[in-house]
Amino acid sequence: MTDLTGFIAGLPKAELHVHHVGSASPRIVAELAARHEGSSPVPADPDRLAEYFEFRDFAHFIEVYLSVVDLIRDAEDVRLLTYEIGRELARQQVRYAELTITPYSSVRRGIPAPAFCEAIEDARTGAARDFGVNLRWCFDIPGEAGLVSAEETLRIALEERPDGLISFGLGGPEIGVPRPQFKPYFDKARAAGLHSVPHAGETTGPETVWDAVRELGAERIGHGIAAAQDERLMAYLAEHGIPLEVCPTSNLRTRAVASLDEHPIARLVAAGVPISVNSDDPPMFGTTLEQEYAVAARLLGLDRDGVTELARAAVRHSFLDDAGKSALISEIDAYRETYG
Ligand SMILES: O=c1[nH]cnc2c1ncn2[C@@H]1O[C@H](CO)[C@@H](O)[C@H]1O
Repeated sequence: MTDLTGFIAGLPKAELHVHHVGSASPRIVAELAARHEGSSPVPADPDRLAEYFEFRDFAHFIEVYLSVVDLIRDAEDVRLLTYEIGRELARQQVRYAELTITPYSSVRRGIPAPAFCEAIEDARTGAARDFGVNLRWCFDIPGEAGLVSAEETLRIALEERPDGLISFGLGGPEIGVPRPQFKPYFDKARAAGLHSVPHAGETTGPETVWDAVRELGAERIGHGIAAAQDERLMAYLAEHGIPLEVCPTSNLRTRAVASLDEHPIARLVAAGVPISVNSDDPPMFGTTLEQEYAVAARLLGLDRDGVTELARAAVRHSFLDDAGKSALISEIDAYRETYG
């Protein structure tokens, strides 16, 4: 372990872009796959699972992602998955996380919305009690499932309104899924007090990020790396303080970028765009939040002070209340000081 890796491991962190099912550990995936053997293409064996998680392109990634979603068949699966995510986040010294959850996918597969929400809330309470991690939810529309899924995601968000819900998102593919069609759903979600955090500019160009900002009222953008192709857009994001949730290894593994050295993170930072560093679907991409901090440190040339500032930025960009933000930033500062 290098000195910086050790420093990152102990650094108190906030995670703003991590998907629910995409965080299922190989152990949980194997357990579920074994339980449903014969009816799922997902291998239970860890080596074969690692191979299964090699993606040809983004569309292939989504196909594999949905096959793992298929393993989650009842509310107990949802509770266990969510609680175990809390454990893993806490292990990495994550104190606060906004988890992107797609209730539509589970409800469509037969888990009733109230049972689904009860399961994630039960896990949230348990994870806070047992691991000291504070979890919040972003309910996202799975773009490939169209407007029906937008309608249903909004309905679940507003009717169930679980206590941990703070934001409304849009995930899945961007190609063939224009953002503006989702405007009415984002308008209603925002009017009900939910923050707007769509994905955009992960697999398509800067125009999609403009759409997310202009049409969906994005307060933060999932990925958004295509902004680096548009100086005006970078200036706009910088001026309006609209942060990007950057997930470097994800972009490599879905082949959105050809290599980490070609990742635009440094260009975004140089243009003054606010960013946080996140893990997206860590076991599927063979990464962790700690590893993403190490990758960002390398690409941005950061030392201990630099990674400390990354951790602070994630807290500032989060939807924690002011008292929560101050407390976590103080904890980060104290850690930096004691580490020397
Ligand atoms: O990197 C990502 N980009 C977009 N969607 C993603 C990503 N990782 C996981 N999902 C998830 O893919 C599902 C299908 O739309 C959604 O559940 C979304 O949350």
